[in-house]
Amino acid sequence: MLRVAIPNKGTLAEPAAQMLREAGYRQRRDPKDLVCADDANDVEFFYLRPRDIATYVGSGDLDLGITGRDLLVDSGAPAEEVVDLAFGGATFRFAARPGTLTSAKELGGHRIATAYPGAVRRYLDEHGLTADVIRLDGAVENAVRLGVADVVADVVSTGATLRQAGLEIIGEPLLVSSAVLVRRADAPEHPQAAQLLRRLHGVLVARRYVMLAYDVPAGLLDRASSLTPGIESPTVSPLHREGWVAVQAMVQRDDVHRIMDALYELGARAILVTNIHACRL
Ligand SMILES: Nc1ncnc2c1ncn2[C@@H]1O[C@H](COP(=O)(O)OP(=O)(O)OP(=O)(O)O)[C@@H](O)[C@H]1O
Ligand SMILES: O=P(O)(O)OC[C@H]1O[C@H](OP(=O)(O)OP(=O)(O)O)[C@H](O)[C@@H]1O
Ligand SMILES: [Mg+2]
Repeated sequence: MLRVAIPNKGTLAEPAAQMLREAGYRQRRDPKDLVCADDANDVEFFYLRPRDIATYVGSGDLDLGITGRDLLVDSGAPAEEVVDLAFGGATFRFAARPGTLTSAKELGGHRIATAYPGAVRRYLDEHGLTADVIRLDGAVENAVRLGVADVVADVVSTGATLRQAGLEIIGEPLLVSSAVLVRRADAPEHPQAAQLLRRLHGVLVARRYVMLAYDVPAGLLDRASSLTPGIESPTVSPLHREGWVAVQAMVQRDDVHRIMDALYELGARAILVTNIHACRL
């Protein structure tokens, strides 16, 4: 049975469970459950702290896990990112009171409070900087106010927490994070793991793309197809109406209105968009 770690709480927990549900896996009903067996798919899910997931996967005790890229880096565990799951996006940044530092190059000699000491030390080493890293559990923005540190390194999403604490961002993000699927660096092939990966890819594609269908005069087919090339190639079917064809192609959801306008102007009609529920490409 494939053993998969997923977050039990926090920002990543519900979207991870939702993505697995969309991929056809059974998920726990009670948020207190720590294990959920999906016998039909031969997979067992373990609900763990996202911070611990790379450790379990890196040790080989669990086969796969969903966690944040920043938490994976911070753990230093021998686990690797298999696929970016495109949710739980955030940046990981340095911040300080205005006037403390003008750039990350000046971090040397400062006291940096963070709940991600592994990620911060890696950054400092890579940039040849020596600073005092103070490990805290959370609410690290308070460390500056309380005089424990002069810089924080933390997850920034909207930036509201930093603003409220009177801190400003220093330099570029150390990391751009999102939820990722991780496995042990030298993991052996596992048929259920390959299947889970294929299913997650299917969910990612189903979320990113929609199906576009339209009718167009056959003489305009080449120009219409160049607007909707699809992933392989558009499907073209004859219409009862002489000289017209029906076309179907996948297009990126973000692009669909621009493409529909262009198709309409070209002369296409009956332009319809439908969601893709699931897919295997
Ligand atoms: N707004 C956010 N706040 C915190 N973490 C976020 C946010 N958006 C995305 N994440 C990601 O979620 C992961 C942290 O999850 P974790 O459960 O440890 O913290 P949390 O969601 O803040 O929950 P907690 O209530 O335990 O602090 C990291 O990978 C982080 O990049
Ligand atoms: O940029 P924002 O949208 O404000 O979000 C980022 C903040 O949210 C998280 O804190 P959380 O509320 O989880 O508290 P914690 O520090 O105790 O984890 C994170 O640690 C930042 O402090
Ligand atoms: Mg938090």
